[in-house]
Amino acid sequence: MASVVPYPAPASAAPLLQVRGLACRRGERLLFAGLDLDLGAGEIVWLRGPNGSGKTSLLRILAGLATAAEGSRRWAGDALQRPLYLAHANALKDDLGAAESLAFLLRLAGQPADAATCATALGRVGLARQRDAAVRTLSQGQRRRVALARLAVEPSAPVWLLDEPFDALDAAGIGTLDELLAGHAARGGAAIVTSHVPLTLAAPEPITLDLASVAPRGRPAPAAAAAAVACEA
Ligand SMILES: Nc1ncnc2c1ncn2[C@@H]1O[C@H](COP(=O)(O)OP(=O)(O)OP(=O)(O)O)[C@@H](O)[C@H]1O
Repeated sequence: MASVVPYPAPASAAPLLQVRGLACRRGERLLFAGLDLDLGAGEIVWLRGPNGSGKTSLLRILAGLATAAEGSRRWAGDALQRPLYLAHANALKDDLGAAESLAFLLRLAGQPADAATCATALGRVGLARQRDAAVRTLSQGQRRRVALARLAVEPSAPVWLLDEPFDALDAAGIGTLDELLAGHAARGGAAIVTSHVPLTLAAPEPITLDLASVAPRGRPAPAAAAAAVACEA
């Protein structure tokens, strides 16, 4: 594994992410409510739950891309420490080459995007030979690897929010992603990872968060007018 550069430690002993009383409503349906979570440095959370239970919705709320019905989330550190969110869709441009498409994603996220960085990151996910190949010519697993190459670029965010990142990966790809997660945790980072199968990561041992356990029972959905979430840096 490459040299380990630690993330800046939060000023206090506060967790990297603190969630309190979070609720999510989609249309008339309350998906979950009363969700509390403390995500500490070095922790990897396996976010599980049945189809439609709200895993993607939760990650989008945490990433600031959707609004919670109730509750609060607080990040340690300043605004520059916002999470790295990898959506289930790869968001690659079919007509661009793999390296160009990765550079586009990195630029959007404010990460380094020069040619050498992209080449190194693609090599890390086993795509050194495909770096100039048009995205449309890549297999699903190779496209997934291009998107995941963002995780091999430093500096990165201390918290990763990964929506079904193992989809379409073969055993070698799963091993590489496990290594990236383990390295991230070893640097003091943390991640929330959705998956329909248990994570294979051996260390650190993933913490399971089952959305079925925070499904609302007999609670009415919060009114639309109450749709507000307190977000503190
Ligand atoms: N834009 C939307 N408008 C209305 N309802 C939506 C929208 N997006 C998702 N939903 C609903 O919210 C619920 C939760 O969806 P979400 O994608 O968060 O679940 P999930 O746990 O990630 O599911 P899966 O395991 O299938 O990926 C689903 O019932 C879905 O139909």
